[in-house]
Amino acid sequence: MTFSKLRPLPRLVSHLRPLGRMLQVHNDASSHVVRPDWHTITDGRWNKGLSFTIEERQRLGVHGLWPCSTRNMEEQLYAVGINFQARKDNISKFTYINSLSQRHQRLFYRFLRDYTEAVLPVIYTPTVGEIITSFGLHFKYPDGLYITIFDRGHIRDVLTNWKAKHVRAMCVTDGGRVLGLGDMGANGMGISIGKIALYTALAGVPPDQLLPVCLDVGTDNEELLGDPLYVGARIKRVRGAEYEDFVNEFMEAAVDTFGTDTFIHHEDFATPDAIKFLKKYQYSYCCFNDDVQGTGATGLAGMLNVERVTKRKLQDMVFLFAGAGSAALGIANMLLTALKSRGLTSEEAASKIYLFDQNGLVTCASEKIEAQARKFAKPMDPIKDLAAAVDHLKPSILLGATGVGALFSEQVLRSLAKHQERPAVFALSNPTNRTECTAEQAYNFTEGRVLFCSGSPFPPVVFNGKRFTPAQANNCLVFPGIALGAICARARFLPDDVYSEVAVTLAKSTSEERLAAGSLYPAIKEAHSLALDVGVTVCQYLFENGLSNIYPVPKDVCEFVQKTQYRLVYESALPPTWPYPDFPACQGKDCKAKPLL
Ligand SMILES: NC(=O)C1=CN([C@@H]2O[C@H](COP(=O)(O)OP(=O)(O)OC[C@H]3O[C@@H](n4cnc5c(N)ncnc54)[C@H](OP(=O)(O)O)[C@@H]3O)[C@@H](O)[C@H]2O)C=CC1
Ligand SMILES: CC(=O)C(=O)O
Ligand SMILES: [Mg+2]
Repeated sequence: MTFSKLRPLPRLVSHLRPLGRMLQVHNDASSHVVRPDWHTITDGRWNKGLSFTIEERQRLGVHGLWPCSTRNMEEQLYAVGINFQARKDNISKFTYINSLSQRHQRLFYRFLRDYTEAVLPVIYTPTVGEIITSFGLHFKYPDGLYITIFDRGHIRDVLTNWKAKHVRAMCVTDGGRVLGLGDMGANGMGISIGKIALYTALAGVPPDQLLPVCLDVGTDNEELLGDPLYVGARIKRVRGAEYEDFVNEFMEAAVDTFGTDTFIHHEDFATPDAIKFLKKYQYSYCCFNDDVQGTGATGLAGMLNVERVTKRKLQDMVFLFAGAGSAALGIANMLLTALKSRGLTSEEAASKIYLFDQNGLVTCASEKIEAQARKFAKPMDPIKDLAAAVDHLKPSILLGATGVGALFSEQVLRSLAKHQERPAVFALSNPTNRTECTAEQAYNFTEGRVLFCSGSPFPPVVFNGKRFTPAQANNCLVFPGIALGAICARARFLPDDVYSEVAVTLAKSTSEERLAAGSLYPAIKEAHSLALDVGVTVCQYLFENGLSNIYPVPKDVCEFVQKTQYRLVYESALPPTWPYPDFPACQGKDCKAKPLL
C-alpha cells in the first residue's frame, strides 16, 4: 500500500503539546497554518533521524521529510562508523562528529560510548588540543556559556540565558593553562566542552543537566591577541582582586541560579589560581578541581598498580616528579596521604617524594615554589639536570607533568632502567606533542622493562618480539564518575578522602590480565563501566559520611545511580497515553500493529 492511501490523520496539534519542545507547534504568520514544528527533526536533542518510525513521522507532521526506510540504533551507528572512518584526519573526524552532536545528540553519545577507543582521541586529547589552538576557525554553535570580565555585576543574568534550566553540573575554565598549551584565553572553552561530553558518554549524566563555561578574563597569549579569528576578549588577562571578585561572583551566581549542590568542576586554571580557588571553595561549594584532585586520584591508582605488578610496597619506593604544578602536586599529595595511611609520618612520606621543576630539583634553597610544594623540598644540594637527578635518586617511579615534550631523553630513561628492574614511567602531559616521552621510547630505552602510561593515547609497541599495550593515564578515567556520584548524592561538598576511595576503585578495576600485559589502568573501552563504579563509590562515600542531601539513603546505591543515567536508546516519540484508540502508537521498528497501513 502506498502512503497516499493512508487514512487521513486526525488533527493532532493540541494533543502534541504535552510532549514539550519536541512537539511544539507555532503559527506560521504568513500562511496562518498551524503545523507541527520542524524542531522535531532540527533540534538534536529530539531528532532520531531515520529511526523515526513511519507512524511517528506521520503523527509528528514530518512525514515525507525522510526517505521511506527506517533504521534502528545499530544501523544508525553503522552509518556513523562508515562516515567517521571515511574522514582521513582527526580534524575532519572532529568536524563530522561535532556536527552529529548538534543534529542527533543521542546517536552521538551512543557512538562515543560504544566506540570510546576510536572517538576519545578525536573529541578529547590529543585532537582537542588542535581544536583549541584554532578555536576561532572551528567555532560554529553556542555549545556553552562565555562569561566575560565585562559581565561583572550581572553574571546571574548571563547564566539564566542558558538553554537548559535544570543544570546539575558545570565544567568551568578560565583558559589559564589548557592541557600543556599554556594560556589559551577564551579558546579554553574547547576543553570544557570536551570534558562535559564525557560526562554523558561515559557516566550517563543527562546532557540537559550539563553546562560548559568559559570565564573570559582576557589572555596574555600574544599569538591569540594578534589572531584575527580569535573569539575572546582582546585584552590582557585580568588578575588580582578584580579577577578573584569575578570568579567569586560566578561561584555565587552559579549556586544561586542552579542550586547549592550544583557540581562545579574547575578545569585548566593556571596552577596558582587552581590551588587558591580549591582551598577557598572546596568546603563551601560542591567544587572539584580536575587537574589537582582528578589527576591526583588517577595518578595514585596507577601507583597502586605498580605495587601490584612489582610486588614492592609503595612505602619502599622513591618517587621523582618532573613538574610541580597542579597535576604533580595533586598526585604527590594523594600519594602522601596513602603513605601516611600505611603508618609513615608526614615527614617520612614526604622524604620519599622528590619534585623537579624548571629550575631543577626542589630543595630547601629553591625560590618561588608553591606553598604546597614546600613540604617536598629536600635539604640537599641542588641538581639542575634531570638525568643527573635520576642517577642520584634512583627513583622507582618517574612521573612527568610538565607540558614539556621529550623531556625524558634517552639518557634519562636509560639511567632509570639501570637502577630498577621494573621502572615505571608516567608521561602525563597532553596533548601528544607535549608528552615527556613516547611509548616507543620508553620501551626501547628500558629494554622493554618499563611500566609505561601516558596522558594521551599511544598505540601498542612491539619490542624484541613482545607486544606492549601502554595504558592511558588520564583524569577522564575518574572525573565523569566523580561528577555522576556527586550529582546523584546531591553532595554539599567533596572532602579529600573521597578521592582516595576513587583511586582504590580505579586501581581495582584494572584486571590481572591488563597488569600482566604491563597496563597500569583499565582499557579506555571500559571507561563507561568504570565511570559507573566510580560514581557508585563516590555516592556511597557521601551517603556513609552524611554529606548527601538525599534522604532516606537508597538501599541499593548502584541501582539508584543507574536509574538517573541518560538512556542511550531511542525512546518512543509518541505520548505515553495515545489519545486515539484507532491509531495505536507504534512500539518500534518491529511493531506488528499496522494501524495506518
Ligand atoms: N594526564 C592527565 O590526566 C593530566 C595531565 N596534565 C598535564 O600536565 C601538564 C602540566 O599541568 P599543570 O601541572 O597544571 O601545569 P603547570 O604549568 O602548573 O606545571 C608545569 C610544571 O612543570 C615544570 N616544568 C616546566 N618546564 C620544565 C622542565 N623543563 N623541567 C622540569 N620541570 C619543568 C614547571 O616548573 P616551573 O614552575 O618552574 O615553571 C611546573 O612546575 C600539562 O601538560 C597537562 O596537560 C594535567 C592534568 C591531568
Ligand atoms: C587531562 C587534563 O585535564 C589536562 O591535560 O589538563
Ligand atoms: Mg586539565
